[in-house]
Order: sequence, then C-alpha cells, then structure tokens
Amino acid sequence: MPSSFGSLASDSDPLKGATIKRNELTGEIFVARVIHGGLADRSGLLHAGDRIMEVNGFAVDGLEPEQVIQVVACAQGTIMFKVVPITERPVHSQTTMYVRAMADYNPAVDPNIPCPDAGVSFTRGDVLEIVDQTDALWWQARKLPTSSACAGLVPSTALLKRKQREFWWSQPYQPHACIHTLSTVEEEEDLMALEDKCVEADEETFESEELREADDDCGFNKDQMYLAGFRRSLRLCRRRFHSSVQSSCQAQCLSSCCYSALCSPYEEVVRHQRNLQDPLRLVALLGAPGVGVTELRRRLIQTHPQLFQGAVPHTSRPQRDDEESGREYHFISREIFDNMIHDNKFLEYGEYKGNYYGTSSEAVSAVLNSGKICVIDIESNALQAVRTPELRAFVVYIKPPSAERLRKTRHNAQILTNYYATRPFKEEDLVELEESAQKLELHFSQFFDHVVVNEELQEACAELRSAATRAQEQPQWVPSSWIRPQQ
Ligand SMILES: Nc1ncnc2c1ncn2[C@@H]1O[C@H](COP(=O)(O)OP(=O)(O)OP(=O)(O)O)[C@@H](O)[C@H]1O
Repeated sequence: MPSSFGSLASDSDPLKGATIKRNELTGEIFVARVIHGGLADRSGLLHAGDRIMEVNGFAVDGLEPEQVIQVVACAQGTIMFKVVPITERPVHSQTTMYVRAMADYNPAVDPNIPCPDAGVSFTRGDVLEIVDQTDALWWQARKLPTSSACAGLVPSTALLKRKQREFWWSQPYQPHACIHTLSTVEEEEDLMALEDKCVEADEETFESEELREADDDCGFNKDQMYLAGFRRSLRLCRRRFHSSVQSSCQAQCLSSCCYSALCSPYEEVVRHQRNLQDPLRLVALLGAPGVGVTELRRRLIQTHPQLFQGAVPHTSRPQRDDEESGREYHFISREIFDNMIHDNKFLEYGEYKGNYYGTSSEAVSAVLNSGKICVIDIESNALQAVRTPELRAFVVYIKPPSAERLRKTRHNAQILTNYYATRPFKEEDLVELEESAQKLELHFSQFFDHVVVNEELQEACAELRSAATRAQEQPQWVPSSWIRPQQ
C-alpha cells in the first residue's frame, strides 16, 4: 500500500486546517476535509480522503478523532504525519460564490457540525464568500470583510433547508404553506398582531389629513414648483396596504416573511457597480411607524429636488379642482385600478371607503428614468416587490436611537395617530415604536442595505443622502439575479 510522510510546521492547533473522521468499522482515521486557506491546505500535503497512520510516530488507528487531535495538540516542534494518500483524488473546479445570509447561524450551539471550532458564525445580512461546495452538507466559507485567508465550515443550502423543515415539522401547528425560515411561532404571532393593528379610519379624517398637508404647501419648493410624489398619504394608510406579491403562501402568512425568495437561507449576490447609462436605483425607506421615515423623505426631497423625487401615487378617488393628474396623484377609474392590481402593477396599494390608493412600479421607473433618484417608503411586505432587476431597490432601514435619545429628541415631535390626527408622543407611543422597530429588525434585517439611526434629524438626513448617492455610484452587493436574470 502506498504511503507517504508529510510534515507540518509547528502550530498550536495544526489540525485546525483540516477535519478528520474515523471509519467506525475499521477504526481508521481519515482526513475529512482540508480547510481552504488553512495550514494543511497551504502545505499542500494533506487532502480529503487521505488516511492518517501516525502522528509523530504514534499510531492513531482505533483512536477517537478527539484523541488524535489531543495527540497533535501535545506535540512539540515539527509534527510528522504518516499518511496513506487517497488513490483517486477528486478533481474539483471550484468557483467562488458570494451569498447573503438570510438566517443566523451559530456553530457553538449546533450539535450536528462535525467540528464546532472550524465553524463560521454569521447573522442574517452577512455576506459570505463560499470557497468550497464539495461537501453536500458543509460548505467552506469566509465571512466578509475578512483579513483571514482561512475559511471555515457553514451549513450548505440543502442542510439549512433540511433544518428549516425539521423545525417546521417540530411545531405543534403550522398553518403556513411553505418552509418556516427564521421565526418562532411566538414571533410570528407578534408580527401578525403588528400587522393586524389596522384601525378603521373614516374617509373624512383621511382626506382631511391630505388636505392639511396640501394647505401646508409642503409639496412646493422655494420656487413654488410642485414636487411630484411628495405626499405622505400613502404612508398614512400603509397598515392596510397590500403588496403586489400575492402568492398563495403569502395569503396565509400575514407576516409575509415566508414567501419564496425569503425562504432560501442564502441569496446569491455579486459585487456590482452601476453603469452610468443604467437607470438609477430606487431608494426604499423602511421603518417603524413614527420613527421619522416621512420626515426624512420629505427633507431629502425638499433640500435636493434636483437629485431626489418621490413617485406619484395612483388613486381612484375623484380629482379635486385644484389638483392635476400626474402631480398629486394619477387619477384613474376604479376599473382601471382593478386591472392594474390584476396585472401586478402596484408595489403597494390599499383601499379606503371605496377609494384605492397605490404606488405603481411604473411611477417609480418614470422617476428613475428621468435621471432622479426615486425615494419611497415601503412596508416590509413590499420588500419583494421592490427588490427586482428593474428597480434594484437600495433598502434603507430607519432605526430609532437609544431609548434615552429617542425620548430626548422626540420631546416636541408629533405622532400621527391611527385616527389621522397628530398629538405629542406619549410614553406608550415610544414603547410601541421601539417594539415595532425590534420586530422589523428581527425579521427583515437581512434586506437592509444601509441603516440610518434617526437621532438628530439633520445628521440622519445627511447620512441618508450620502448613502442614497453612494448606492448609485459605488460598487454594492446585489442579488446576482438582478445582473444575470434567470431564464
Ligand atoms: N430625528 C428626529 N428628531 C425629532 N423629531 C423627529 C425626528 N424624526 C422625526 N421626528 C418627528 O417625529 C414625528 C413622526 O415622524 P414621521 O411622521 O416622519 O414618522 P413616520 O415614520 O413617517 O411614521 P408615520 O407614518 O406613522 O407618521 C414627526 O413630528 C417628525 O417631525
């Protein structure tokens, strides 16, 4: 039987660069995998499938893997391995793949990982460089950004999906039609409660808020030019909105966190720099009610009208004398609105006392094609509708500051109540705001391209502005399907 010797430079844990396994029938010890970029890999002397006979002259057959590691750990100076190399080394043409994690993973609490020390922990939203997919269950990856050349183990898509299925089946009752991605049932109930909190507002109060805004003349800039798509009315009734994604699964899942794209534990991404001739990217703001999404959007558009613009919403309500179609709204008949819903034209839409209101993807595209950055605010259930190859949304999460700073900065702020009246924030409003923000972060942080903490308005607005322009001008991680659309 062919044999060879390999020597590795001394290291406190030289087998960290490889994992080993024992054949339970024969007691033989084999190299299970060589960690990409680790010591064993760099030496080129150990390969997956090699049989380890001896470590520094000590026969390892019959030992438990932990005992072999102990032998290696106790060795001083140069360590000699006597190895029987695998006869047919598989030829791999590994291509590096980048993914965004859609779930959290902690190897320290995973009983199934073959070697917890070699595991890479990650949280949703992290970008991973997958350097080896040879093993169907355990891939090798680096979490970016990293300065380490050494990769570690992460569960493969197949393994994570299996875990999700096991979790799903372990639940006493699961009404969802698809695999449960991240949330526990309790969290799901919380979310449903959040989304269910729709208070019936009568049309007069809703309309009066619209009028109040119009009276404020806040749709006009310094030169008395009307800033199209400026109104906040869509945000007002957002809790009753629908997103354009109406899969059968989503119909059952009010939290809308389990539609197909969100079910995959990894999203393949590429580092992409927008070409100058490409349309600009949509900037979609997401935040808990009352955190200041409207205020920031308003300030951004008002202070930089040459750069930013909102999308003009559609409505089926009758046009008033002082309104122009295409300025405050696109006024269309109910029948046309229904057809547009049917044709999936809306990113979000809602209905109030017989009148529809909605933001169409075409209205967003019109702004983007005009050379301005379209800024809209969305509900979490519209995430899938805006994360498309056409709109390429850059999602900015507006986060509340610390509890203390929130209470200080909102001292004179006015909250918009469910009855469409404004009044100063009460303690319970702030608590509710913080809870809603936590739930958004818990369930959707993997989709945040940038987070702006809205503490001081001016600073938050400046940061939003620079993030929104950076999204157009600098390379970003985006879903690979946006750049290489699937057939
Ligand atoms: N950083 C801040 N400092 C002080 N006040 C703020 C800040 N950001 C927002 N506000 C004020 O808080 C109030 C609520 O803000 P805004 O209306 O923008 O909330 P929102 O996120 O759009 O939620 P909703 O849609 O429920 O109104 C407004 O009075 C706004 O001026």
